[in-house]
Amino acid sequence: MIVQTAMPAASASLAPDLPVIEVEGLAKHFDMHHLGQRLDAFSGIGFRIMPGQFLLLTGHNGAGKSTLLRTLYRSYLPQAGHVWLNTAEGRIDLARAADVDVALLRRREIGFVTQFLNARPRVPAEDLVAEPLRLAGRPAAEALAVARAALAEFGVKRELWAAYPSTFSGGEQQKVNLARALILPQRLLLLDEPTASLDAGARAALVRRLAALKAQGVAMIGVFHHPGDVAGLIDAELNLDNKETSNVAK
Ligand SMILES: Nc1ncnc2c1ncn2[C@@H]1O[C@H](COP(=O)(O)OP(=O)(O)OP(=O)(O)O)[C@@H](O)[C@H]1O
Repeated sequence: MIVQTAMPAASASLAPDLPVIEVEGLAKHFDMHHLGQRLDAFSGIGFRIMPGQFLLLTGHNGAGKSTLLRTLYRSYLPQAGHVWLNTAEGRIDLARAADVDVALLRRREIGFVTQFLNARPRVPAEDLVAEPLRLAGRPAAEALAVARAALAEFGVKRELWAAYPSTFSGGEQQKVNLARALILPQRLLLLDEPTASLDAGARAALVRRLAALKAQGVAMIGVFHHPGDVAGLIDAELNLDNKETSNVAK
């Protein structure tokens, strides 16, 4: 059973025929000054994703998959191209947006899910998970109840809910991370190998949660070590080895 812990999707306010994201001619390289070299991570990337669509990124090790996700999240600035995002405030080019706008968009419109938890000293797991809801204005008691349901959904044992995640196992930390990252649906979700060290139960819970978000119109771009985990959700694949996008038959 999917525990309905989420607020309505941010994309509810967007016209369904507008793409969530349109990427044009995106290029990123790294200058390795100490070596006097330049490393091209990717160039000439273009695609568009509609509400509720799931794009799988594939390619060999070092093809640029994680770098592309980080560039879409604006952790990296691209050297060329556009990342048009249709938001509640209108169409914004993330490749050129001011840092302050990027910070706001990350709070309201774009989620980034990795396998790594940013555990903070003396912050219990349940508070860490509830925080995005509290910041979005949900009453504290309600946010806590939703956070506990999410922790249960991902299989974090009850004894750990009020404990500090810095002492948790790798898999337990990852489960707390997923519960937090997915508690507040955003218009666009970037997923960087979120299933890496999860047990079977948590992998299944994640897939159920992603399916529910997709049904609410959340667009997703993801890298998965085992794409079979999310096979039923994938609409298209972008292979960074040849930069070709192909639709996936259902
Ligand atoms: N901060 C950085 N500085 C310099 N080079 C970097 C940086 N980040 C990534 N790279 C390089 O960019 C290339 C793409 O890396 P990236 O991590 O995006 O690949 P990937 O497709 O995600 O690989 P994998 O499948 O192994 O996770 C690699 O050659 C990597 O060494």
